[in-house]
Amino acid sequence: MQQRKIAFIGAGNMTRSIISGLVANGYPAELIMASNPSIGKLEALHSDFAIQTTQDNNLALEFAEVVVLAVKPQLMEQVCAALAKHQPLAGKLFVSIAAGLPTARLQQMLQGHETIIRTMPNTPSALGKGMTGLFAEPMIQAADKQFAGDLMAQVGEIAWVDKESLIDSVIAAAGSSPAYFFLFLEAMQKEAEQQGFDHHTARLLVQQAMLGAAEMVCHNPQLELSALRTQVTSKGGTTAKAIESFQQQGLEKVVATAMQAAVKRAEEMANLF
Ligand SMILES: NC(=O)C1=CN([C@@H]2O[C@H](COP(=O)(O)OP(=O)(O)OC[C@H]3O[C@@H](n4cnc5c(N)ncnc54)[C@H](OP(=O)(O)O)[C@@H]3O)[C@@H](O)[C@H]2O)C=CC1
Ligand SMILES: O=C(O)[C@@H]1CCC=N1
Repeated sequence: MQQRKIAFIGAGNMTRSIISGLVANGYPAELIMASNPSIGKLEALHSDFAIQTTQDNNLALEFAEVVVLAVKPQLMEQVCAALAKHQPLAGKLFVSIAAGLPTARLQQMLQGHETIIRTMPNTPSALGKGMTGLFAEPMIQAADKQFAGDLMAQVGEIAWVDKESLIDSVIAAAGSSPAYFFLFLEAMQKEAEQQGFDHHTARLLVQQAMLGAAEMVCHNPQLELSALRTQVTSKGGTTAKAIESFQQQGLEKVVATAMQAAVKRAEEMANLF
């Protein structure tokens, strides 16, 4: 990928994931800076990845050709206002990873600066298994789009969307969804414990089943998910009874309603912050 100076504003979980991917793929550490109010995360980033760090967002801005906005949505307005006040932003590419904040709102927060690309990654990025959706307004230059895509591709797969509202659907399907899977596994672990396993063994049983199932999905792209399910479901057997129970209790509707709730919250956040 092209090399540009990147500053991360906010050095939390997502920033750490992306930086670890960048450095692991050979991006020069001296071209990366992270800014954060508390020192602990910065010290860890410096010692683990030899990147530059600062507690001063303005210094990070001065350093950067690309600014990754990685603070919580509710802090974004104050952080952007301070950046825009500090120095002219012209010539810098901004990449936001924040949920719920549309490009138009980010442009407003950055006092009219237009060169902004929205992305929506997820926490498996920390293992290089992330999924990131990206959106750019038509006026964004191809080189900037290429850079933002390459940046997020360091930590997993990417998918561009051509309608900004679809970023909220990326949140529902990929940004938030690791938590759905964890919830499902928590419930399975709990029931396995009820049925007699200790906590550790119950976790091993469900996590290994999940890992194997996830790999089967990824290694068989030609097979529909329903076909993989059918392979497990012997006629008149145990799986059929469990699946029937899920279906009778409306699993599909439960999932659809939860994903719609995630989209709705993202839409609300656009007005709240
Ligand atoms: N977690 C997830 O699964 C995903 C999160 N996102 C988005 O990523 C963004 C970051 O989330 P995540 O990494 O999980 O959150 P974290 O809370 O881990 O990181 C946010 C960081 O911002 C720092 N911060 C607070 N105030 C400032 C400031 N004024 N200037 C600079 N940094 C500041 C915090 O520092 P301190 O701790 O010292 O206060 C913290 O380290 C959010 O906008 C979220 O919507 C997107 C996709 C997935
Ligand atoms: O829960 C959230 O708002 C963020 C965005 C996607 C995952 N975590």
